Amino acid sequence: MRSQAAKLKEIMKKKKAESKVQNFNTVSTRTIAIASGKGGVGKSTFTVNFAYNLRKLDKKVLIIDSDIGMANLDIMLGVQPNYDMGHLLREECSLEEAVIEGPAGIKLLSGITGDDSFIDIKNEAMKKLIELGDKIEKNYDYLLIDLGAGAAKSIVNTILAAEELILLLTTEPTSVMDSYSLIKILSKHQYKKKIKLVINQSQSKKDTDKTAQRIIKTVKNYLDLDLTLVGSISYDRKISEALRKQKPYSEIFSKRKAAQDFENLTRKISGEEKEQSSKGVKSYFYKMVGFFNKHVK
Ligand SMILES: Nc1ncnc2c1ncn2[C@@H]1O[C@H](COP(=O)(O)OP(=O)(O)OP(=O)(O)O)[C@@H](O)[C@H]1O
Repeated sequence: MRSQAAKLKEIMKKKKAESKVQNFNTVSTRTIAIASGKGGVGKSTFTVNFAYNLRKLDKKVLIIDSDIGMANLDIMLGVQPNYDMGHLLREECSLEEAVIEGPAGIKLLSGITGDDSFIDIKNEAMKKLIELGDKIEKNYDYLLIDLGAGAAKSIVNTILAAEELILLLTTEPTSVMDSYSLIKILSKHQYKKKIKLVINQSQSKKDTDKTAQRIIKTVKNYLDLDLTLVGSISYDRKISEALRKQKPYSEIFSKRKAAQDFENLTRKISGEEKEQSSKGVKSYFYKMVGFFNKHVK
């Protein structure tokens, strides 16, 4: 009898072959991981407001909250999920039940919570993961994955699997150092893609530019990787107020400077759509399945 891993490999091969015959002229789902070396720099704030501004551009957006143990997007969006991806993979709920709708039609799927979740994923669930990829591909323009801070294996694997990476940092030296450490780990895994840099909580253009140029140069010289500064988001204490109100800051403080920053960043990132390769979300799920598969062997 063939092993489950062999069967799974066959399913993945078949799915890949099927996807090759599809018309790739259409733009597929962009899969963007949102990471930071250090915690508390504003990943979730960025994710929510980026998603909100994408919705204003009429893009269909699904966020996966992968900040294991510290998931807080539901609070920020003022929604209460009853299920997470673990329930979905164990067939304890449907995709429709697991995905909940937040403000402006932003959709949220809570990631698997708990440290041992990787170990629990068996081959059947992997098949489900690929099916989930298919469904997401059909229904969304953007898949945003809000990661935890640091460089844990699950975080690195997710970044390696996603098509794009937005790295958030502040001008604080600890944030810059931790970002550099994360990029160094990625480079050890032969990561070659361009990394989009966003400087958050910016208080002066001079400091922001200096920080950006320094890390871009260091990463180029020592790790031979390309960081591109997409832009910065101004510091605004109203961001905390929006958090307390459980509403996207860009929705309730739309006239403020940082809201304009979010809008500009979103336009810039979404403007790159045509440059994107068309592998989309399926490639992300194939790779994630590959990582899980290695883990359970
Ligand atoms: N541009 C900003 N101006 C002022 N405060 C901000 C800004 N961005 C984020 N904050 C505040 O910083 C704090 C951390 O933000 P957030 O929770 O988004 O960070 P995070 O990187 O997702 O954190 P964690 O690593 O814990 O997941 C929050 O109190 C938030 O209101």
